[in-house]
Formats: sequence, structure tokens, C-alpha cells
Amino acid sequence: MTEAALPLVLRGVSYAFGEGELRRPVLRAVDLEVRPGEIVLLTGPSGSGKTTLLTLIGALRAMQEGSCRVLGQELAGASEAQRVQLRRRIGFIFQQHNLLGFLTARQNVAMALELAPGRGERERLAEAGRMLAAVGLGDRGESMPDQLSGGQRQRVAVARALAGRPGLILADEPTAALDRQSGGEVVRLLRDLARQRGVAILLVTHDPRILDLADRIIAMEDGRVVPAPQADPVRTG
Ligand SMILES: Nc1ncnc2c1ncn2[C@@H]1O[C@H](COP(=O)(O)OP(=O)(O)OP(=O)(O)O)[C@@H](O)[C@H]1O
Repeated sequence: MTEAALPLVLRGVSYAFGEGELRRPVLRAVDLEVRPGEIVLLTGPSGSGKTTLLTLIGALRAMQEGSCRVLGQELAGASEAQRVQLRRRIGFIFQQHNLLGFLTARQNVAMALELAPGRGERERLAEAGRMLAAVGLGDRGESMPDQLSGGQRQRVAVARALAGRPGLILADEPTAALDRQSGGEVVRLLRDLARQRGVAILLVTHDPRILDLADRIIAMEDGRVVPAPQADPVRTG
């Protein structure tokens, strides 16, 4: 596969916070490639730069050095308008599900389709219902977030992230607030649905319990990508 067809290609990405004497490098010449349908887990100690990397890739902060191509868009030198456009083509999942408490599960998912051209409210809600069924919550569409368990809320977040038909999903500690069983279920579901749709996933985690769900594990240390211990090849999925 040519580089241009990959959902994510980073070359020599460096980033620093602060200026002058206070300048503190956080990312140092990071190279990374992710293929369509692949799930890559990003691990490493606190402060090693994982979240900074994820926010650069998610076009949530401006690049400083190197090249970062996301879904065909080069982010080095990209305008704010280009970054906004790109963000709409990425699915985000956070540690806290970030659902709106005053909307039903189905309305929360439908929100991700708000910008889909030519779709009316009815069609968006129908599509949201289909996505909820795909995550096993077909009968909970009218529930409010606080009527759902933590694992169910995170499954709604998975449905919302996939509903916008992204080419890439970025997830930051999606299992941090979940027990072992629901954490594993949520990530397995996310992986399987993303694979079927050819969506790549880059997932930051400290959770050793989900490492065996990865196609590939990479580790960061002090702003660099270092060889990571690969998970047990006996796959659970
Ligand atoms: N807005 C900021 N201003 C200054 N320094 C920052 C800022 N955001 C992060 N940092 C610093 O950059 C370094 C990397 O932070 P980052 O959040 O990317 O690490 P991380 O690997 O995601 O850590 P964790 O696993 O704890 O979330 C840390 O030393 C952090 O203190």
C-alpha cells in the first residue's frame, strides 16, 4: 500500500511546550504509520507525550515540526479551516464518555450526523438507531445517559464515534472508568466494528487488560517511540 493511501503517516514529528528557557520538548522525531482497519495501542509512562501526540493527530493543536498526514490531509502548515474540516472526519472517544446528559442515547449518536449533507432529522435518528443496535443497545435508544451503566455509556460513545463514518478513530483512555469486563467488551466491540468498516484506530491506554486486543502495540518514552513488548499472540478476540 502506498503511503498516500494510509489513514495516518507521521514523519519526524517533534513538539515542545513553552518558549526560550522554559521550552520543554515533549515529542522527539516521532515516526508512525497506521493502516486501514488496524488497531494500534499507544502505551507508555505518564508524561511521555501520548496525549500530546493524539491531539496533534486529531488536529486539535497546530503542528510545529515534521509531517503528519491524516486521511490524506497534511497538517504541517494546515489552516484552522482545514483542521476543522479534518476533525469532522475523525471519530473521538474519551476517558469520560462525553455524552450530553439532557439528550437520549439516540440523540447523542445522531448529533454526530448533524453535519452529514442532505440528511433530515428522521434519517439521522434512524441511522443513530442502527448504530446503537450495532453496539448491542438497540433497545436503549430512548434512555438518558444517567440511566445507563458506565460500559453502556461508553458503547454509546463508540456508536457516536462510528456514526459519522470516520476514516480514523482516536481514543484516549477509553476504559479508564470501566471494570475489567466492560472495558474489554467495549474495546473488542470497537475493534470489530472498525475492522468491518476499514476504520483505523489509535488508542492511548494504561490498561494492560486490553493489550491483547491490539494488532500492534507501540510505546512512548520521553517523547520517543520505543519498541514495545508485544502482547501474547494467543488472541482473545
Ligand atoms: N498545555 C501544556 N503546557 C505545558 N506543558 C504541557 C501541556 N500539556 C502537557 N504538558 C507536558 O507535556 C508532557 C507530556 O504530556 P502528555 O499529556 O502528552 O503525556 P501523556 O503521556 O499523555 O501522560 P498521561 O499518561 O499522564 O496522560 C508532560 O510533561 C506534561 O506535563
